[in-house]
Amino acid sequence: MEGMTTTSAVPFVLPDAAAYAQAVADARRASAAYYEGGTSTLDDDAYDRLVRAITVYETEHPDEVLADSPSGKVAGGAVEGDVPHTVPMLSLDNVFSDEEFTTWSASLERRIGREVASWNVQPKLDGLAIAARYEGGRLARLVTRGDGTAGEDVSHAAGTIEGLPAELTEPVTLEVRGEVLMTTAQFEYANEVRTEHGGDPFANPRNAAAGTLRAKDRAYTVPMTFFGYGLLALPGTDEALAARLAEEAHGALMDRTAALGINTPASTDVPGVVLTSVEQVLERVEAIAALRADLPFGIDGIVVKADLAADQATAGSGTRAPRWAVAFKLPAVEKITRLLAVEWNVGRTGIIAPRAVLEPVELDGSTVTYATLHNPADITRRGLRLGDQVMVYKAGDIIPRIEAPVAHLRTGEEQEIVFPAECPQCGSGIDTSEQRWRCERGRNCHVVASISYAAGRDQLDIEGLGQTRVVQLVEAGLVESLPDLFDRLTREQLLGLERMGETSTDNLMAALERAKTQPLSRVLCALGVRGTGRSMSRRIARHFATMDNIRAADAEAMQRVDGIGAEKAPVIVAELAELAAQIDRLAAAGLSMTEPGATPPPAEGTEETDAAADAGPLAGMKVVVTGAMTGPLEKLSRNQMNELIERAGGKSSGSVSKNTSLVVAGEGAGSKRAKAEDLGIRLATPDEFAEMVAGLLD
Ligand SMILES: NC(=O)c1ccc[n+]([C@@H]2O[C@H](COP(=O)([O-])OP(=O)(O)OC[C@H]3O[C@@H](n4cnc5c(N)ncnc54)[C@H](O)[C@@H]3O)[C@@H](O)[C@H]2O)c1
Ligand SMILES: [Zn+2]
Repeated sequence: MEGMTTTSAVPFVLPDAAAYAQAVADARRASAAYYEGGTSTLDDDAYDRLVRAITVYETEHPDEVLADSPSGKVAGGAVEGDVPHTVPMLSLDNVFSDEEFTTWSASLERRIGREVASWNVQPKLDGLAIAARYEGGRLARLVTRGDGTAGEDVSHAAGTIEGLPAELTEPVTLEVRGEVLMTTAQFEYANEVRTEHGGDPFANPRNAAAGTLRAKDRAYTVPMTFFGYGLLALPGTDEALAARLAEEAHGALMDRTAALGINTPASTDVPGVVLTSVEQVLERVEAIAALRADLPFGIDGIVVKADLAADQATAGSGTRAPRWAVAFKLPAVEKITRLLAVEWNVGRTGIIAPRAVLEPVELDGSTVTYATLHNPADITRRGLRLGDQVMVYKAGDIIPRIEAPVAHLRTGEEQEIVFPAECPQCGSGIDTSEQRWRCERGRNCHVVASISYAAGRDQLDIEGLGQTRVVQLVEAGLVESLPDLFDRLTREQLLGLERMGETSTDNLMAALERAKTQPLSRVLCALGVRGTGRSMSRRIARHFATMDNIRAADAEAMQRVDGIGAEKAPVIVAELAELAAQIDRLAAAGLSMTEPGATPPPAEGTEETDAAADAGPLAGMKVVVTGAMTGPLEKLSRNQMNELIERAGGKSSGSVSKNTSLVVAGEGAGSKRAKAEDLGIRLATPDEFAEMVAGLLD
């Protein structure tokens, strides 16, 4: 268990024997739940930290080790069984880094007294181990791993596991070992069926597989999937075959398994491969890790095995794990956190999409605060409530998603999630006839919202043009876009509207007239250019001084504006080009296209002297932020951090490379921090960074 030391961010220490005993009891309870019914109260990361603390305590107090301690045991010693295994079904030791793997492989080679001739590298499937016994080619018995020496009979599940046929392609007697799991699609289906039958949803696919495998006499069946990774003889196995199974390399056994009609990783994008050097193994590990987020099933690592039977035999096995194989663990992509709120956002076409607001949680190198919820039916299907502890999944660049609530962690304080009764953007009715809800105004919803925004206090500040009035104008077909207010809408039209008398009409006409005197920064802001808000609009207007200059700017020129980086600049330029017709009309209608007091930047060709972009404490630096920000930066979102970097003259970036100048690593920083250390890139804590940019923090 030495390897466990590197993944977990926050280690904890057990102060005394009572705390140790409590930890052992907690781990045992979690473990039993984890393997048996899928109702553990801990996510894997939390469980691993607990076991690590237990191990540390036991190393320091060897005479206090409790008999039911999970350390050194298959399944933490928490499960049992009554069907003996012919050969023990073991767990795997872990490594967490290239260095640890290299050390491990060297120690294996020392142990066997020769180089490992070839390695077999496979995905570590995130389900549970099962042994399938075939007699004369027919599936006779299914047994769980149990405590490693004996498992539980789960033959009732035969027929619900894809990839594990009732009959093999040959009438042989042997045992196939492998992983039973639920693919993402099977998991979704399982929870749908389960909640329909009044059950609580499973928190994640692994729990779902564990719970489903053991369940008997359910009113419904949900399919699972099997992947084989081992083939061995049984007492009744033909002698010649038994001899071959004992001699064949792992790769050959895998081919044989597939040829018998059993599903193996060979059917996936991450098939097992045989490689000859440690370098190749590490490359393959990285390649599989990179595919993780796109796989239709969960993996929690990569298993590396000595391929040759002779190497395996010489290495032998310990009580918990074989010595000839190891699990290269990948960072946790699932954690339990709290669902704080659900936001309803309206897209450009009027689609109303719910989004989960989460208590921030560090996952796969980034802080997750939002997760997709797709549509209201999705919320119902998952049985979510506000305040629920939820299992959140995030890997690579995918949008984080909620797997399901951890239902047995409910306190009773959870609240029903309230679905909006009217469009949260324009207040109109909602069309709920499809799975995806949509504002009855469709695309017009966006018109209402964008015109209301333009009329707002911080933009054109048009008194008397609140949301209700805008809805009225849009519904009457009088206004379709912002310029219509200024060059199309007439006094007569206004007078013709309900609840519009002479006075309010005149007041609104006067307010529209006043709006024309608002400075360029307000006009720009009113246009609602994506990626710009009030302060950015002000900065752009100040920098360029006139609308003509702004429109003439290409992405490079746009980047000279304080706070606009390489990512944002082209978006703004493209948006402005899209708005060209509207801007022309606004200018023609007499809206102000200059910023009072601003001087335009020097003409093209003259020496670039934009002080703001060239100077600044981070001038010329490429900065990456990872982990949780604390101290003065605590309230800043990742986006605000990036804006801060750009304001300080630097460039923000999402990934660490040799071109990175600085990595700001907060608490829980994971792979990015490690990479920075590898590459020898300068690191700063959030506090150190706050000091560097102190002048720019308000
Ligand atoms: N959340 C909890 O409460 C809780 C409780 C107990 C354990 N756990 C988690 O379970 C893990 C330990 O579980 P474990 O003892 O089952 O070991 P493990 O999952 O770390 O590794 C051993 C298992 O890997 C599986 N495996 C997948 N693909 C394989 C392949 N290609 N070749 C060989 N084996 C493959 C087998 O089932 C094997 O038994 C820990 O990471 C821990 O976080 C969590
Ligand atoms: Zn709407």
